[in-house]
Amino acid sequence: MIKTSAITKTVTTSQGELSILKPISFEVKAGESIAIVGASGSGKSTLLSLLAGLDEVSSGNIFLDGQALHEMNEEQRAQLRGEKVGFIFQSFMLVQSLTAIENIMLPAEIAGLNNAKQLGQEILDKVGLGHRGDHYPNQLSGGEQQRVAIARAFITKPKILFADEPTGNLDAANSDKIERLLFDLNRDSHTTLVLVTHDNELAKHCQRQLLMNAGELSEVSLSDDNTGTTHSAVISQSQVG
Ligand SMILES: Nc1ncnc2c1ncn2[C@@H]1O[C@H](COP(=O)(O)OP(=O)(O)OP(=O)(O)O)[C@@H](O)[C@H]1O
Repeated sequence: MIKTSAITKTVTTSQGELSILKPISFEVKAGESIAIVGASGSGKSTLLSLLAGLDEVSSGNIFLDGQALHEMNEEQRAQLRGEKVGFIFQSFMLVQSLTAIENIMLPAEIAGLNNAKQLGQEILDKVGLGHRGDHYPNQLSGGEQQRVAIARAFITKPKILFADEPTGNLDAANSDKIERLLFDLNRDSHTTLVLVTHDNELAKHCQRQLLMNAGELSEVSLSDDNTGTTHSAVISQSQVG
């Protein structure tokens, strides 16, 4: 489903070349749920953007559902994203000139679904904002905007859902609600989940945890009590794939 081989990301800054990701190789099976955890600034969001085809690798290969993402141009990546990928951004990225329901309907309309409005209302109800559909993003709180962004990513039941801190702005009750929705989607639609999160509870519900540390990725071996404190195989540095 997702296979990377020695992917790196380097950016040019005023101080010179900055290596954000060391060579990273790993695989995610179809239908798996993965949490990427690690300190702020370690490279989690950068990795997620590369996997979702929102950014280009500096070197290495990424195959998404068997398709060579690293060989595609932006237009081809956008098409692949539209067909298979849902993305929940840390900063929501809602279209400010559209209402909540219009934001949510957008991917369904692009995908050509003719019942976008009905689907949009159903998913808005599920995230607890059924009565706020005609509100614009600037009329919603941070947590409400996050739930709209989540609903937008859910509407097409994507094959792969990437989420950057999906519960980052939510209170405990809403975090629970979103966690249930994420894992319902994973179970019912067989959607692969790749979540970047500082939320321990959410990470513990995932089948696997990967730890990002200064641009290197390692697999967390989950102990019986699921505390995930030991690190097993190092999967950076081209050892896999
Ligand atoms: N375009 C860029 N130019 C310069 N530095 C960058 C760029 N993109 C990312 N970085 C740096 O790369 C590092 C990793 O960033 P990234 O956003 O991936 O971290 P993160 O683990 O997701 O952090 P957080 O948990 O705080 O969201 C950071 O030090 C960031 O400042």
